Amino acid sequence: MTVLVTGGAGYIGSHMVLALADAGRDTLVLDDLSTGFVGQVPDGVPLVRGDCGDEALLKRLIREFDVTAIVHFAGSIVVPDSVTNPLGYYFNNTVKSRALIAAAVEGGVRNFIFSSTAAVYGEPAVSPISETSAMQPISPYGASKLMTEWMLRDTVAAHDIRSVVLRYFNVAGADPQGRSGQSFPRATHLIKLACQAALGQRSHLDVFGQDYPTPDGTCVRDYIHVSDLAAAHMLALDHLEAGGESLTLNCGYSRGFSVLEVIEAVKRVSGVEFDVRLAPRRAGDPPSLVAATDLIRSRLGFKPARDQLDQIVADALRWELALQQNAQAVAPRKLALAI
Ligand SMILES: NC(=O)c1ccc[n+]([C@@H]2O[C@H](COP(=O)([O-])OP(=O)(O)OC[C@H]3O[C@@H](n4cnc5c(N)ncnc54)[C@H](O)[C@@H]3O)[C@@H](O)[C@H]2O)c1
Ligand SMILES: O=c1ccn([C@@H]2O[C@H](COP(=O)(O)OP(=O)(O)O[C@H]3O[C@H](CO)[C@@H](O)[C@H](O)[C@H]3O)[C@@H](O)[C@H]2O)c(=O)[nH]1
Repeated sequence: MTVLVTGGAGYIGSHMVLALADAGRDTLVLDDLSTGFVGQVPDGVPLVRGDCGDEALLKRLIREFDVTAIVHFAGSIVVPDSVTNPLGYYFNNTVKSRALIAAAVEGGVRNFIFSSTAAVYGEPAVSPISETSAMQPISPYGASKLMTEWMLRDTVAAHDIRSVVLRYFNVAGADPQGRSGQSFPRATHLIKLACQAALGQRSHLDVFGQDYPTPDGTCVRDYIHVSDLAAAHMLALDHLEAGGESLTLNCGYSRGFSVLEVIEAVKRVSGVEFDVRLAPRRAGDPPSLVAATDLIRSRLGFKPARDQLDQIVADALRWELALQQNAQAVAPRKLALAI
């Protein structure tokens, strides 16, 4: 009974792998390491470097490891990049997910959990956003994920497989025990970038747009702690393994913070005043995304454990500091080699 985690060397996937390891579950990670890191996968958990769209590899792994559940995190995640490279996003997120779903059906895997996103809703008219809100993505990223949701829905209707689709709002923070965090150096997430500015790794932070129809003119997002999100996945897995029906659920806390409020929190928690500059809007950004979360609470019994913004920021800051200290520790050796 192995759980296959695609993208398990990445930010969110690695926190799920930690949760599975903590629960004593047999786990296998499949990751192409395009944005993930070997070091994010805990010791003792096998990691296969490969593509989640490689159907032959998937069939072999499902058979050899007796895979009974798949948690599918692998994908491309940067909203503005999807605007400039739509075909790349449809390929990595949609076409390859089709191969993975096909291999799951053929290999007799009954339980499938999929990382979807608030970006499937586009610019919703009503807030907070419920799961039944209209789905009108405004970015190729959101559309690429919505198409995968549709493939899963139709596959569940036709075959002996059930799924939980989790629509994450904005994921942030790091493992409270300091075992993982957002490590990709070119990550574009607001809280990570603000932490880097607080630690002096960037000269300033840009605020993308101040003329949105929100209370302070900057975009509002529902930030969820990555450890709470991993816990939600464990509940989803328990639900499926107990024979529960297929579900589509928002993952957030039902409260939003503006870009300026997040920046204030990072300044408050770090005690550092960093330079903030006003910049034009970024392509593909909806003004406000806040989740209605009644469904995940009632269907899975989800209870947040780390939902304070300052807590999320403190964990993110600790992780960023650890990355900085590690980089400084290896820098002299690199220099010696260069000489
Ligand atoms: N970070 C967020 O706020 C957020 C919000 C909503 C949804 N999501 C979704 O959650 C999932 C994980 O996101 P993340 O923030 O951990 O990003 P990430 O980039 O850290 O993780 C993605 C992982 O997938 C791997 N990968 C990418 N393409 C692959 C492929 N074709 N085959 C095998 N491995 C591949 C990468 O190497 C990486 O380890 C993504 O599907 C993303 O769309 C993230
Ligand atoms: O330097 C920065 C970085 C971000 N922002 C703004 O901060 C907000 C949040 O941006 P970011 O942290 O990049 O997240 P999103 O673009 O909202 O997307 C995240 O959240 C989505 C769900 O809401 C997921 O689907 C995506 O994968 C994930 O990257 C947006 O309004 C950005 O314009 C800034 O103003 N300055």
